Amino acid sequence: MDIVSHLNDRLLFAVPKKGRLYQQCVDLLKGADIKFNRSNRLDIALCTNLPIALVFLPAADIPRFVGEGRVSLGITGQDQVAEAGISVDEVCNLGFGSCKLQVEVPDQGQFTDPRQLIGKSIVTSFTNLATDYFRKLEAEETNGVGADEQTQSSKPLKTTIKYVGGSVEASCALGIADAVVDLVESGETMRAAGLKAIATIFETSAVLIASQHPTHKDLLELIVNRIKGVIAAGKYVLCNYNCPRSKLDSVLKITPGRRAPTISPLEEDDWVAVSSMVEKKRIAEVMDQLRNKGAEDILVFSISNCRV
Ligand SMILES: Nc1ncnc2c1ncn2[C@@H]1O[C@H](COP(=O)(O)OP(=O)(O)OP(=O)(O)O)[C@@H](O)[C@H]1O
Ligand SMILES: O=P(O)(O)OC[C@H]1O[C@H](OP(=O)(O)OP(=O)(O)O)[C@H](O)[C@@H]1O
Repeated sequence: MDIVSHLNDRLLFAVPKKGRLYQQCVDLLKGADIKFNRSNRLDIALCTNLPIALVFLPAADIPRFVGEGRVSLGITGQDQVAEAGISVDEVCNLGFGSCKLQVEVPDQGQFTDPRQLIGKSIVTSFTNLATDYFRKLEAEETNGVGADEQTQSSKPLKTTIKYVGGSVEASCALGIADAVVDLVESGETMRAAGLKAIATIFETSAVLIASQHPTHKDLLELIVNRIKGVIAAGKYVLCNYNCPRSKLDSVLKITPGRRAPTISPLEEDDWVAVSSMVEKKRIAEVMDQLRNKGAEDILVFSISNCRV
């Protein structure tokens, strides 16, 4: 099939083609019932149940395609959006791909403060964010905190910022950098390379982004709602319990719900059943508190999908 001629009538949705965000994106699409068959080596896949075409692109390029082209939706990291410096709408945080962009130096070396790196060589895949960071640092060193950024941006940077596309952490050992600016999640890669973090430049998670001039607006809204539903379903559980009406005020403070809890009368006089969405990460603590305040028969159900 000539895929390209089938693209005109479809909403284009950009997804990372590999790397840290890939598998969670595929799972998210599955949860949103966006079905597709991806042929070997082809970076475009037509959805089989909706007029969408998925375009598989490097995470770093997705902000540009969404911000400037015909691609209406995309998934990438907030770090990539900030680095690209392109205007897109950040629709929702997807709750995965969380890590920090940090300044890393050799752990046995002389550097302990990022200001000591002014005038040195820094290697990174995030040259724009690193340049902004060191420009601000240099301005503060010269003029004190809160220095006029506009005046400073016209001055040449004393610190040298060099680009590499991957394996950034090898740069110090290989003699091309005094320090690196790289992403850190567990810190394992950094430690294995004999580095330590001395400053955080940016905190990031994966986000759903939309073009400011999207096509297929109704379909876009449908996809966004489905994706928000999958995210909410993963984040919340449904907590049901019974309690005497006299204790309702105090238990409802523990489970106020996303909007409001559902309260139904029980056959037994002065007892009610409460049903409420609770954040999954808080559920054990919530169950303990409910029990202490007089709730009984506390049951927790996972939510397989929802619309919020
Ligand atoms: N260790 C990590 N933990 C969580 N999220 C990460 C991690 N590393 C990167 N990310 C997120 O994933 C995005 C893509 O990074 P990744 O390193 O996977 O990119 P890539 O260069 O496209 O893939 P690869 O490294 O396989 O070549 C980053 O911009 C960041 O938002
Ligand atoms: O703190 P950690 O949990 O060890 O994760 C951090 C590593 O993950 C990312 O790289 P990735 O492995 O995706 O490959 P890359 O270096 O080729 O970008 C990042 O660039 C770090 O190197």
